[in-house]
Amino acid sequence: MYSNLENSEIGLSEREVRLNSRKKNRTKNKSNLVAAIIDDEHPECPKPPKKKKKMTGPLLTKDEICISNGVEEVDQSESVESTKKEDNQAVVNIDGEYLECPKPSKKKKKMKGPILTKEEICISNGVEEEDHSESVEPTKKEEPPGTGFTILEEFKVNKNNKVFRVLPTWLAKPSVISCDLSNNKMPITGLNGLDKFLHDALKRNKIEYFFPVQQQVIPWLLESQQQFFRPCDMCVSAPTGSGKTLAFVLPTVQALWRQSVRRLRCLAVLPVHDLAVQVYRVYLSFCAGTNLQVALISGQASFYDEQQLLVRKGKTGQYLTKPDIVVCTPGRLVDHLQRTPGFSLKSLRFLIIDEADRIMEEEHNDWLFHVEKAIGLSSEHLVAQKLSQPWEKYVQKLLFSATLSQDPEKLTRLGLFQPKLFTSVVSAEPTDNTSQSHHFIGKFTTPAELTEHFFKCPPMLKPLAVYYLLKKFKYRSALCFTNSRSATHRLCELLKQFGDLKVAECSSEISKAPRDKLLKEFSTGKIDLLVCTDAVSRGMDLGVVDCVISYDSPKYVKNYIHRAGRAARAGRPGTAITILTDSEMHGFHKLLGMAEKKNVTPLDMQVEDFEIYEEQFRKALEGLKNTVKEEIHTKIVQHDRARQKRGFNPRSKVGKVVSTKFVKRHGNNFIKQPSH
Ligand SMILES: Nc1ncnc2c1ncn2[C@@H]1O[C@H](COP(=O)(O)OP(=O)(O)OP(=O)(O)O)[C@@H](O)[C@H]1O
Repeated sequence: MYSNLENSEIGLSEREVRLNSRKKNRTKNKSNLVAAIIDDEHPECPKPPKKKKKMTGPLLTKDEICISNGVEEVDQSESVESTKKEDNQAVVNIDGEYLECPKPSKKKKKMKGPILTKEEICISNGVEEEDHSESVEPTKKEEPPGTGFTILEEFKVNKNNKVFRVLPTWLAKPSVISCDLSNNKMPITGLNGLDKFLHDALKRNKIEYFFPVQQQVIPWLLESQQQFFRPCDMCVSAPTGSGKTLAFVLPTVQALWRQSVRRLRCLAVLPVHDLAVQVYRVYLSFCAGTNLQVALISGQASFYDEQQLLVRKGKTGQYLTKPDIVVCTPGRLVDHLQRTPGFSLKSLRFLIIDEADRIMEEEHNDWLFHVEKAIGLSSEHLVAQKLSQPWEKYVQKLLFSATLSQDPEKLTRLGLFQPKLFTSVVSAEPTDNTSQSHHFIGKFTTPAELTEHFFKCPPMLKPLAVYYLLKKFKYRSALCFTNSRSATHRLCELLKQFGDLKVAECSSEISKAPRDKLLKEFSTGKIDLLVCTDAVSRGMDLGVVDCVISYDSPKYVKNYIHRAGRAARAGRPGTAITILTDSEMHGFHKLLGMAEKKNVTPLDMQVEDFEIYEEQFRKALEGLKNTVKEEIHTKIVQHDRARQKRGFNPRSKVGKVVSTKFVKRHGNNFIKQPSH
């Protein structure tokens, strides 16, 4: 009535008034429909008009009805055709007008609409994605109001319990090795099974006691060789300088020396030439007085010379193996397997992988694959071998490192046979009382005799800090690690300028022969300080080292462990000091956290203490400038000569441009201050 009055006032015709009122109703109903979509669980149903209107427009499709009831997705192909009123079904026309509102029924009624699939029901219940890790249990039937569909089952979602990582038994129950070398000694006469000539060799090398790793590993290996069945493989993770080399050299020599057959039966693989030389020397020393032949193939000699060491031709023309034991680097080994005729691993009994984590990380030329292929580790071979000579033909893999991965996934790649783990990385207390299983606390351990410190220092004063440390603590034999070859060179040149230290540098830039000479000089005490890169950090046994200084913070935790491990070897005391700038502090402590090391303490020293050497430092810096100039000049001359040899004129325009570029590149690198 009022609307009629209003409309008549503005002068509308009766037909226009009717249309307007219909429009208003439509908007009202649409807003109710939106409310219903927003609130999925409690669809707000618009109040039905008092009078039932006869439906004029086409019916809504099924999915439109579902949307109004909170169901977001349904099969588009199906439509609701029924014009009948259902108790639980909203009847709506195309304009969204509700012709009848559904009332929630108390009684369960037989479903008349199409049955929803499980997915559709899940969606309507708010479960958007099916989680496979969760179990779904059906519960009692329920019919949500206004759906128009009878839901047969409702789903209850139960969360599964958290899955904990379980280590394989051999990793969970290792044999524990003590890190304390000085308090866990055993006289060499106390270990049975070693022949007299080995005892003599030990005495010759001034070894009277066995260290913990040797006490455990040597008897286990000797025993494993006595068994009739296939010997188990072995993994050893023991601190740096704890005597791992002797732990594999003694039992392998003992196992091989009695048999006069000349075949390659032991292969020791090391990541780099320097380490291979070291192990080769130990084998030579302990094979003295036996018929055993040892060969080194690490790329130091020419390929032809190495071939002569490995094989010879017999009278009948067939190839014969010369050495019983070969110490090698992985790359060179693969070269010989592929290119040296007659070089065979078919008689191999021991495959020793020293610094195993490093070798496995680098995977030189997929060397293990080639070795296994050459050994013939396929299953048919194994069966054939077992039938012919049951115990002798199996290859026993022996892995050693101070930072051996105890990640089962990495270790499985090595195809170990029933491995036995010896490690020093375990907690004091077993995880449960019933079993002997150990909980791994940190990744790596350092020798008990090692004292570890860090020292905060401004970058420009770092070289002075190195000099001060040597003077204050009177270290006669120290190693100083940097992170790059150029930093090694700069620091070495600067420290030489102080004039009262015997300083030398060692990095991969120095070729093999001079490097061997240099390391020998350092081991015999002819050099006070050896500035070096991480090329010397792993496995190198450099005699008595009082202190290891990390001039640059180590990049990885393994670097830190191996650097520090050049000191405090064989039960001797030693110190490791890391010099840190403000910006390096955080990263370094993060590394220590990863290794769960809590024994690295700040060094009790002040930067102000360096003042006494300030004048000397200034002079050294001046001296460095002149050295740099001379070096750049020498480099340019060398470069020009090399160009001349190749037929270029160094004085030509092109030559000058190249020379300038060369100076920029090398000169700038060199002139940079020794600290960062
Ligand atoms: N029982 C022993 N008594 C005295 N010295 C020993 C004994 N065993 C080994 N050594 C000496 O200890 C030093 C370190 O030994 P080795 O190089 O085998 O250590 P490592 O455990 O392999 O260390 P890294 O992990 O750094 O390679 C060597 O100089 C070695 O001669």
